[in-house]
Amino acid sequence: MVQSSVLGFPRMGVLRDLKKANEAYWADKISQEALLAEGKRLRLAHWKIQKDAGVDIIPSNDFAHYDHVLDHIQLFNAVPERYTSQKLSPLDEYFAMGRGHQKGGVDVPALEMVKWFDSNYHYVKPTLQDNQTFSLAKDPKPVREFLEAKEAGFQTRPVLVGPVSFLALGKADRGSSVDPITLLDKLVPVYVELLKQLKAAGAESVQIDEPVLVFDLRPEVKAAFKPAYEAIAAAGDAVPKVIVATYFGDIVHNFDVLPAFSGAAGLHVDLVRNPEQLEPVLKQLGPNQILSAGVVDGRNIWKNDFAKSLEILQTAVKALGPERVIVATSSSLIHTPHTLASEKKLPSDVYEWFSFAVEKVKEVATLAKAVTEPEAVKAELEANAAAIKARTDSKRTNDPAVKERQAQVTPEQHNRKAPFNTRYAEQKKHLSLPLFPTTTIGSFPQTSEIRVQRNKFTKGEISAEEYERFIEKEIELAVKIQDELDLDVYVHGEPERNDMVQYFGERLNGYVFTTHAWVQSYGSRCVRPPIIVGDISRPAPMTVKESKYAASISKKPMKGMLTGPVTCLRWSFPRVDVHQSVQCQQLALALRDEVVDLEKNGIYVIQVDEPALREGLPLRKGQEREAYLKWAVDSFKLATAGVENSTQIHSHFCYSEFQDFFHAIAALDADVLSIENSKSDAKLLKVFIDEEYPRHIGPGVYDIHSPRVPTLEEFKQRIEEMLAYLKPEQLWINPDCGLKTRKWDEVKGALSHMVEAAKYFREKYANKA
Ligand SMILES: CN1c2c(nc(N)[nH]c2=O)NC[C@@H]1CNc1ccc(C(=O)N[C@@H](CCC(=O)N[C@@H](CCC(=O)N[C@@H](CCC(=O)O)C(=O)O)C(=O)O)C(=O)O)cc1
Ligand SMILES: N[C@@H](CCS)C(=O)O
Ligand SMILES: [Zn+2]
Repeated sequence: MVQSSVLGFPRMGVLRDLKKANEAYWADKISQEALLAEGKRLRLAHWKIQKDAGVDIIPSNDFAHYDHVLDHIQLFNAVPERYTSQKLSPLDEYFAMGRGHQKGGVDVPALEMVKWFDSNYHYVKPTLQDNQTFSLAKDPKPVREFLEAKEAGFQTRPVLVGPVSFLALGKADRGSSVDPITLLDKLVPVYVELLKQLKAAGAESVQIDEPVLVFDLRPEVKAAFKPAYEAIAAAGDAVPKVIVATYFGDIVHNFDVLPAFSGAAGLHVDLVRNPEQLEPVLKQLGPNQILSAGVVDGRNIWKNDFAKSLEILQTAVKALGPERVIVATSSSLIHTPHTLASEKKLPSDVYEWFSFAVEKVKEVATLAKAVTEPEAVKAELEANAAAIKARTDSKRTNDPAVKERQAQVTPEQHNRKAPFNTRYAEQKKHLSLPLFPTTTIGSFPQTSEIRVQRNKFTKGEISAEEYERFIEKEIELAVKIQDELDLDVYVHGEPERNDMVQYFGERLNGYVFTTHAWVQSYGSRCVRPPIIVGDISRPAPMTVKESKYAASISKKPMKGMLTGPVTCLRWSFPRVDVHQSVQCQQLALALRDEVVDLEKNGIYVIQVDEPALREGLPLRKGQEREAYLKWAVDSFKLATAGVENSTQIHSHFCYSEFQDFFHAIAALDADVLSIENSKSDAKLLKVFIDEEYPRHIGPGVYDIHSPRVPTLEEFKQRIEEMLAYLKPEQLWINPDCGLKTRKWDEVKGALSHMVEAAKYFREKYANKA
């Protein structure tokens, strides 16, 4: 029989229950026991959903209170000494690594958090020492949760981050220079011990995730698979059967690694992203190995096209026989919302087009049956075919006016009127900014008061006028605080925005949006990606009213704030019937009109955020990357190039890994770039000198993900480090990203130190001049 399996289930619960419980615990509103009990309730509920749907192989240890990679840092006792020395409870130590800890006399920053492959999920980077050791944590979480499931009547397959991926996704701690992969010998015995304990607990098989196999790998990393998996195979029946899982790309270029898995029971591959890898993968499998065929998309919300999936599955079954094929989600479902059933406001025609996690779980089970017994699921197959046909035939997707405008785009529309030096001279006159200008990235605290008022407005409990007045008052507050802090370029604070992408999605034609479709972004933070269902256009200005009001009450330049086309695309659920470059250009044209309207209304500094530009980069180097960068950069330029020379275009990226596509960042031709830098080595900025980057840069001087307020000295030290790589006249002083997740007292504390540090350097360099 063909079996069905799920690689991981969303953790948050129907109503973001985990977010609420975590945040209540952090605010000292519930006890540790209550939080752990809520975690258990969610795990049991999620296992039940999968069992009830008829899924054969249900994951455990996919749940995490903050992040699953962080779980493994604690599992392998790879916790840096600065946390262990605080003698916190294991749960508080865990959260301290995830989000920093500044209470009860303990003051320790968070570990670095970065994007999980090309998704909008963030993981905590294993941070390793020169003298790193590993050992298995007491009462290991995967064993504990396996037993918890077993006691409740669920036989599960534990999910682990593989030893090679764990190390390859890690980094040396500041002050250490170890190449994490050289620590493999020390990690593998701990791994084997963990697998033995799982087997003893009753686990028949484990899913070991080695997603780094989709990357171009360094020879050292490639070579690590053999010893790691041979050691696991050598443990024989003392360990569970191993399914090695890869996702988000193809692994054909790493086939030379596959002999390392000859002792494994099977291999999982992503056949949504790369269906063409099926044939070559089938040829690589050993005589008894299983193929776990990822055909149900873990990254998008479109209903599975059963006919297409069945074609893939039949090919696999023909080659291997039904016993050696598992129907699976392409990746963990943490990238999809919990259930479509919560959506009461979607137009009825489009409702039928979607599947969220709960529905995808059913799709996996149905497909597994359909491969060998189509008659048993005849009704489901027919309903699916009808839904797919309705989607294909829909008129919603096609807007001739949008297509007409796209056909008329010219190369000249992508370029500013003059090169940077000419523009900058005009901007300098126009904006009269000091050396080391200070600014913020856009958002200020989204207080519960703001969320409550927005919720009341959405429900019709307050009028549009009342809500507008409330937003104006929030903008007034933001301006007043910036006056007090003495910042140089102001922002209006984005109080009217629920989210930087959802807000635009709600104002553009071609989108639909949801009420409950939350997806975890990091820790307790979730996003509700809008869904692109058709051609995109802008029916009316989207941000002009708020920016214009903010500028009218501000004595300093007010930055207009937009989300760029690539980010709007990447952080939405995109269409799958039209190439992403086409959708991105439609977004760019809509945003171009907004940029020009802002300028017409007296906004002369405009930031167009593109934090998702890096994340969209194809995971492997080569032609695909270049093609992506071409349309992504062109879209940004098309969106921003309609303004006069004297208008200053900013862009923002909250990541520090730009070395490998620096030419694209430079090609954006933004006058000022703000980037994330506070948690990485300032020497990453060297690329700006090496490449003789002429424009202005604001490397973030503090980590906004943590509630911790850095000291003045920390700011000065960070700026000093940056000045080793950037010219003083190029350097802007700003945080890593927006401040929406912070509280006002944290923001005021941190920004007052930031401004004081900027003034210190301003004075120092003025004296030098
Ligand atoms: C910059 N980042 C972003 C990413 N992706 C995005 N789409 N947006 C981003 O900003 N990716 C990379 C990073 C990740 N960072 C963050 C930072 C912060 C959040 C965050 O704070 N998310 C919020 C939810 C935001 C939101 O949409 N809020 C809505 C709904 C608010 C709500 O919860 N309403 C309640 C009722 C109201 C009440 O009574 O309180 C409800 O619906 O139940 C809004 O403000 O209107 C979060 O809370 O997680 C995400 C990613
Ligand atoms: N302007 C946005 C950018 C986040 S990446 C903000 O400040 O929240
Ligand atoms: Zn950001």
